[in-house]
Amino acid sequence: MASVKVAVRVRPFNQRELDMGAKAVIRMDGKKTRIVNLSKTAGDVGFKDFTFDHSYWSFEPSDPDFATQEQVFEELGTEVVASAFEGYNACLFAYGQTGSGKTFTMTGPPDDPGLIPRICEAMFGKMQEEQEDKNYRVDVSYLEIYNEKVRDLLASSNPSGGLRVREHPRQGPYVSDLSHHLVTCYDHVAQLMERGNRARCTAATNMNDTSSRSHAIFTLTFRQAGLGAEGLPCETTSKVHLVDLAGSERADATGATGQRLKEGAHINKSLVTLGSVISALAEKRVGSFVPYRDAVLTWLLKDSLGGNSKTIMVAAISPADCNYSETLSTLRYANRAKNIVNQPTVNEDPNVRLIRELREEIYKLRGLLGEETQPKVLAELQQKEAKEKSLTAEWAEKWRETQAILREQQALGLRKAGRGVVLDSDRPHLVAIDQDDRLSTGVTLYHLNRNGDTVIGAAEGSDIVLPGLEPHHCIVTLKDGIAVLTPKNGYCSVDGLATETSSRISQGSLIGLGRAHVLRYNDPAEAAQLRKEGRVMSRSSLFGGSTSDLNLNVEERELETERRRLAREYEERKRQLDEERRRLEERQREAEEQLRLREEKLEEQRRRIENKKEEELEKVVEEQSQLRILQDETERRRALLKDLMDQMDEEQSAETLEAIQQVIILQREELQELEKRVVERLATLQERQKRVAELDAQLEAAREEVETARLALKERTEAELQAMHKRRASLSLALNGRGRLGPPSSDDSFHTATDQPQTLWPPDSALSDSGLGLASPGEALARKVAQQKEKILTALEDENCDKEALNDHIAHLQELQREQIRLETKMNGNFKGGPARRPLEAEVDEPPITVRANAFRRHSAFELSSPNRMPLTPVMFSSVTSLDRVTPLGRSLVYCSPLLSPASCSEFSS
Ligand SMILES: Nc1ncnc2c1ncn2[C@@H]1O[C@H](COP(=O)(O)OP(=O)(O)OP(=O)(O)O)[C@@H](O)[C@H]1O
Repeated sequence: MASVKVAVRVRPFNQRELDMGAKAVIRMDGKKTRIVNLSKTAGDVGFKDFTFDHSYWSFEPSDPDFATQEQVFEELGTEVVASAFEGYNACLFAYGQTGSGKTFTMTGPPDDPGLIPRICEAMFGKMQEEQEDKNYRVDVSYLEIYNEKVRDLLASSNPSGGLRVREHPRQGPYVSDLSHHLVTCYDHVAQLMERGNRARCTAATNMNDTSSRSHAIFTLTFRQAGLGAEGLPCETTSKVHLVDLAGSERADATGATGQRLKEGAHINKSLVTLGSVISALAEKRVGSFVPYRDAVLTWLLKDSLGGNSKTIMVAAISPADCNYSETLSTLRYANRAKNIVNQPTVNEDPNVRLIRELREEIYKLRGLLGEETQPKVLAELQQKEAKEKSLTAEWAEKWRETQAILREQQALGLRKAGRGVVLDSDRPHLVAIDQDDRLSTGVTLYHLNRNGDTVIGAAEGSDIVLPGLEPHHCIVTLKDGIAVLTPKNGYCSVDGLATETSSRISQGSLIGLGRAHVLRYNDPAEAAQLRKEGRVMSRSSLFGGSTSDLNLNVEERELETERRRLAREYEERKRQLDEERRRLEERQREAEEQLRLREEKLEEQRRRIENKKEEELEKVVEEQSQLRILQDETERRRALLKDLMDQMDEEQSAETLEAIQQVIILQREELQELEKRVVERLATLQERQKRVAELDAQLEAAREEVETARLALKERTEAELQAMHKRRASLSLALNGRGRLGPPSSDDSFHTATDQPQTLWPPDSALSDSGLGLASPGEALARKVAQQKEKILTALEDENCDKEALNDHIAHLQELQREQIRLETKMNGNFKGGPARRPLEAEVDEPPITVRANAFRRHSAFELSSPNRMPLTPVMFSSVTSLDRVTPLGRSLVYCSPLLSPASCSEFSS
């Protein structure tokens, strides 16, 4: 039993009262509120005194007894909080004439909040402190009663006739279809409060610029559960009503007419009924009728007035003499309310109460048992113990479920986005898209079980029960962040495509179940990752991305996802390399252009030198012929001189001798002259030859210079190409190391020579045999060659080897090897100015070598080499027809390259 607590609060003069020069008629002294008796007749005392639980003097802020919002909360609000935590219902309502300060006390301005915000904040603070031991669930509803109709202040729309009030046999009156909002923190409550206050009906009256024209009931439903001492379960649910009533008023004082007058009539009807209820309850007449149902307000507050609630009434009054009669009426009202006695009880969960009572009985029975065993008591004890145990287990299970639901609900969040409200969750979930039911307005969000299966079907007990589906329609498995849909007995589709096998679903996937249900899969972690990577997936891209996926099993899907990721990575790397290759080609083009100019200059220079040399050579030839003439003449003169000398020896006549001597002297002089000229000519010739040699040297130097420039360019190009090949190889290696990779695009060529657009790594050879791995074309071809050889060897081992097939194998091997040589030649002779290309045509056109004899059984190998050719991989086969020297002896084994010319083939016998 607990009486309704009553507090009176007087506000400061308002502007209107100040303007009127109003006089204060209220005094307060401790718990006593005194009103100057303005209607006193002879013999009346000067004051009418009322005593309440609290009298709050909020008239003059400078007064030392001034009651602040804080003080009012400390004395009233904390009691409400305590009642809720103890498991009691609580009600705090403000009553008073319009403009007397009810809203100020209950809600207050933002900078000086009133009781409702302070109570809510305190409740969440306390929950935070005690969270270790207990679990809490709080939901909020906010309604107003306007013109006797109930409106949901937190709903986007309300039915025109208002919401209906009903009465539950045990739980009492309630408003059907009123929205309840789960709240997890004070901020959330504050948002809802603000939203509701904005929706509340207010209007300006003579008494108050923003007069509340409705009764507002803000309700917190507070549920707490936990294990108490000795593992005793405890679970309570409290309802906390915080009520701001519309002002009681006189039509003449408020100046109300028309709509306001009608409002006033309804408001007064509610308040008159409230007064009647209070009077009836206060008089405590047994069996007297309490007219709760005469007004919606009293009906809804039935429990708070004389029922199961700890109730506090705050009577707000004006201090001014002009409001004397209203204030006196309020004080009388409040005074009567003091007499209402409620019967608050702890709202314990019925099962928990039963468990507690059973434990008490068990305790008593154990005491009764004493020393002697009394079979009847023992049987009763055992029965009660078993019941208590099963009830406790049942409750614990329910409690665990409740905790899970709470956690789930806490994962949910509502936030405003412009005019929209976003319902979000931080856990993977499915959102129902109700296509068939055009009247459905809510959004249903289903959380998936963490790291496990979520069964969807029509059967009771399924995790998600959806009507119209097969009993066990499908399962969604969530493991390590990957969700997989596995159809069981019903039709399932993912992104519009039917699936009968397990299919991975990812952020945004649309899941169709049966005919009517469509659910969208959301994975906040995956979505966040995609956002981080800057990948915006349109519905079509999601659709396109998963079309082929649907036929794959889970493992293949994972591989497919990995393959796509690697393919993207590969494409990116390839793009970078192509870019680099383009830059390299550009540089190469520039270098070639410079080289060409340099070559032209040098060529010009060489031509000039060569012309000079030609001229010099002509002169040398001229010189040489002149020299030869001189030398001939010199020889002739010498011979003549010798003849003359011989004649002188034979001649006796002095005269003739003298004449001969003179001729000889003359001839000698001429000979000397000739010899001198020969020497000079020889010197000139040597000079000219030296000049020619110099010109030759210059020519050689010019040639070398051009060659060096060409070589440098070639070397640099080759080095860059090598580096790029390495990078390319490392690219393919890296990708292979990480898993399978999809086929590169068909333009996956890679060459550096600007004037030779050959495809060095043709796309088909860049693929491994599986078509998934990525290897260099050379590697892929070598592998094919090795495989083909192996095939031939295996065929040869077979006694019943099919000759035709063997010939085909060999022919294919030859083809592969030709391809290998072509490829290697391309790679070696890829650059302009590089090594000369080999005359492949002759090799390619060689007649194919075929097996003529029967299969042979023993094989060994020796190396083949050809001086003119690149090293060749020896190919084994038994006998050949095109090579005469390779004899098809029964046990002869010959290794030979089919690309070698017959003359280059060797013969080997074992
Ligand atoms: N304790 C107080 N201290 C300072 N100002 C107050 C106090 N109480 C009320 N007021 C002021 O008085 C005016 C009227 O108060 P309020 O709106 O709370 O009245 P009300 O009783 O809710 O009126 P109505 O029934 O018309 O809604 C407001 O401007 C408010 O700020």
